[in-house]
Amino acid sequence: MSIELYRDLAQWLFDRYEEGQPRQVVEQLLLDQGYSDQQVSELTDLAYRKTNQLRDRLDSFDHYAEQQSIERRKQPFAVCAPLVIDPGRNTIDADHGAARISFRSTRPYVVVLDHFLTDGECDDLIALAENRLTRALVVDRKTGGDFLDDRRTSENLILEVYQDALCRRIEDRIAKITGVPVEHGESLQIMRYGVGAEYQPHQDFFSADINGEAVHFQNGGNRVATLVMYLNDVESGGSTIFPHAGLEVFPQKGSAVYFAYTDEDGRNDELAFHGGSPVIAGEKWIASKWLRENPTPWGQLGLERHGPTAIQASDPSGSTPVESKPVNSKPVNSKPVAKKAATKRVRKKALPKTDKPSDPKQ
Ligand SMILES: O=C(O)CCC(=O)C(=O)O
Ligand SMILES: [Fe+2]
Repeated sequence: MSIELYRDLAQWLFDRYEEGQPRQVVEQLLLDQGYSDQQVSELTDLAYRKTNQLRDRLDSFDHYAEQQSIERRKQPFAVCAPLVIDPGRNTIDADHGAARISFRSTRPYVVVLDHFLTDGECDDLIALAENRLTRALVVDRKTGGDFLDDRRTSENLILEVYQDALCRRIEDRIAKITGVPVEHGESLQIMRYGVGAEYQPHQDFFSADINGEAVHFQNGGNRVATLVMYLNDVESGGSTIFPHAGLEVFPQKGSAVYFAYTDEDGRNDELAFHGGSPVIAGEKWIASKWLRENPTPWGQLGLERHGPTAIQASDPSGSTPVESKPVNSKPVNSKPVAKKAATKRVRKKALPKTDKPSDPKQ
């Protein structure tokens, strides 16, 4: 054949044939598209005289596409922000002692860490936020702004990166344990859920297909991982749920759940769909941190205002000195504060392509 028969062309020819279009009409359409007389004759021959051959070509195209898709699905989902875990140990050393790994799953990539915070740190974070909480907001999928939504009924306070010694200590710890530099973080957020309050299942990453979410890429790219730290024991309810994976993590004072949802090829993991289930009795306090691909305005601002980080993010052993959509803390339309050479440990190849979150995201 004097022309490469690519899939769309083969399908187009076959569809015209199936519609019962006269050969001359199809010939004219092809000529109008700029095909030569010889090409038109070969193509229409295939459709009208060798239709079985055309069918076979389409079948092989379909088979190839199916194989490709199976291969893609088989590829391991390697998260771009895995924790720095020494395979020989059940603990991760940090400034406050050791956090203990009590659960780990690879898809979704979830790690539960006990003793991530000390009791005193939990109490201090609660004290910092008490009386200063306002109703938590979610991202408007159209505009990228924030609004009140019944799907997220907690109250929150958004802190500033490194705003005081407590935050600095915890943010440095997060950087050290996750391997994601402080600059890549959004601000810590303290949240309180009263009885009945919940955060219905959602994805934390932003979708490139949704205008109001894609606008947030300008603040350090997409989110790649989340750390939720539990600040108190909840009497009943208030678990963090991963409904697509059938996982449920129960709050325990000082423990944390880390989940990463972007792989090295920029895919987002739909299994990371998660939420905070309603509190049935008591109250639930958490501190959460969203981590991004690149330095964020919040991270950079914190370092500018409150001094540089001492964490060398490339130190996986953690033994030597280390450096780590609160949309309503605003920088959506602001420029990053300073261009610093961030030490990146977030491994990624491309901006995540996203699935379709149908969810209330903040
Ligand atoms: O409350 C929880 O357990 C989950 C919180 C959450 O989904 C988030 O902060 O992104
Ligand atoms: Fe979330």
